[in-house]
Amino acid sequence: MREKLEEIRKKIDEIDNKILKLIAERNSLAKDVAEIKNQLGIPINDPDREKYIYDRIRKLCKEHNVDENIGIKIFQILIEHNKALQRKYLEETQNKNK
Ligand SMILES: C=C(O[C@@H]1C=C(C(=O)O)C=C[C@H]1O)C(=O)O
Repeated sequence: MREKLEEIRKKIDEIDNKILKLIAERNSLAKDVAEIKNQLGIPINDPDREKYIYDRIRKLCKEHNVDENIGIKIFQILIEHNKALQRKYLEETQNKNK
């Protein structure tokens, strides 16, 4: 029985690896988004886009039988972090240009 637990934990670890890689990939796009927004002169925060994402996440949670509250909380963290990364990138870029 202990062996079965270890086998399941190994599967969880493998899934966690994939999740982290996807988070890293998602975060890596913040720089590109920030650059384009800076060139367009538009704000980092885009409530309409966020509403679209949250509506989509709610739908995906239903489709995949995932608690919507969990799904939304996870994407709130990802989105807020992405905006922080954009702000950080823009600040660093502006400091370099001074
Ligand atoms: C990445 C963007 O910037 C912000 C971050 C978002 C995200 O992490 O998905 C979505 C909307 C914006 O508030 C974007 O505008 O697409």
